[in-house]
Amino acid sequence: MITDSEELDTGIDDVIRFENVVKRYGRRDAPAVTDLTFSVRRGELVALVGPSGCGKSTILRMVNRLVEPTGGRVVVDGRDTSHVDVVDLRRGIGYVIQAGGLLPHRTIRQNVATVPRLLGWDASAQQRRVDELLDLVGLDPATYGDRYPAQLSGGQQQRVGVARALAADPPVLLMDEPFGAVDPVVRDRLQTQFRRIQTDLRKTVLFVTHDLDEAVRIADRIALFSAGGVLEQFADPRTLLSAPATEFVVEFTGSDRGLRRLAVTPLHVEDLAKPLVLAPGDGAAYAATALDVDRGDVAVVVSDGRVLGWVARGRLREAARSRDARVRDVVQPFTATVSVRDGLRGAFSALLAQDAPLLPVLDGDRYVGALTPDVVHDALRRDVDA
Ligand SMILES: Nc1ncnc2c1ncn2[C@@H]1O[C@H](COP(=O)(O)OP(=O)(O)OP(=O)(O)O)[C@@H](O)[C@H]1O
Repeated sequence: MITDSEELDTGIDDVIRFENVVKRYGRRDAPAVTDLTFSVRRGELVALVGPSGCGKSTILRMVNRLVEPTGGRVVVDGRDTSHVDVVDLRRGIGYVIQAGGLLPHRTIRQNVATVPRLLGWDASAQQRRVDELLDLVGLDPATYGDRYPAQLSGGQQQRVGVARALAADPPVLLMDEPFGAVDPVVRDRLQTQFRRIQTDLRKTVLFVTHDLDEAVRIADRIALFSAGGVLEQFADPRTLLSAPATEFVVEFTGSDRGLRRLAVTPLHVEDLAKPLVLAPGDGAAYAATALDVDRGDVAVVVSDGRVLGWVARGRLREAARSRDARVRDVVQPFTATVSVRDGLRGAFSALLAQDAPLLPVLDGDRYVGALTPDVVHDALRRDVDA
């Protein structure tokens, strides 16, 4: 154990800090990690991203001393880890690996209780904690608690792995490709679920992934590495995608950068299109003329602030041949709506999935404007220029 006098002065809220860290596995080997300096703030989720072999796992494993640095130092919670007893250090650090890393001959309950048992918790406290954690990760303790890992799906095992890492409530969580071994649909669900858990628990998380989209979805900041553990850029997802710092980042984030940015670009009411708004009782002839004056192809039909649907110029013109025709006779319902709180990605895919050339955007249930391909384009451009 170290004494208080050895406590190091950290940046105010840095929980994990790498200072000029170097790792060489063999004396003559090229460094797996080269002069790495970066830090993770309390409650932050940082994703370590980069191509295979660039040193991500090595970096992660230096935090809990599964790997020892060759040079520099790793500071956790103000303490140089090389001065801290390894058992003490690991007690405060949960570790999740691919495919859950569960012990095959122990039940789910026993797996989750591993650390509390080592810490000497009494049986009823262990039991309570296990139930609470299985609930947290969405597995019914009565159904799954007494099964063995092989009797669970890959995604379920993964969730047990997360529950086990959280069992002793460690302030820091290390996750090494935790969702790597499951199919994309399950992966998507696990990411969403983990993000929700993280919003509640606010652990300090270092998360290794080679999947940039996963990092963009779940990380507060992304550290992007090239071979030899060289840190190319450390930034929030939007900045990484809109202002890549090096040629390597440009290449790694690839030509899909624009699409990826959709996931992190918010909708702004002031950017929305304002097509002509008609009432259901408006006459078709009047509406057709108004649309001509507006130079639009479609209008949105709104009644008392609620969207009823849309009308296209062609249908209005046709309907206008009959003197009594009203807008309500030709209105077509939207098959989807978007909330102002949605990100552009969800909004854009909803736009692509329906027939209308625009999508109504709602604040609560009130219509506030429309999403069109031009709006998406302008929002992305603004993000680049910002
Ligand atoms: N125990 C070891 N002994 C020798 N070399 C090692 C050892 N572990 C890793 N390396 C080497 O260090 C480099 C970084 O490996 P590391 O596993 O940290 O990369 P990674 O980015 O996590 O890769 P991946 O995404 O493929 O898991 C690689 O060149 C690897 O071959």
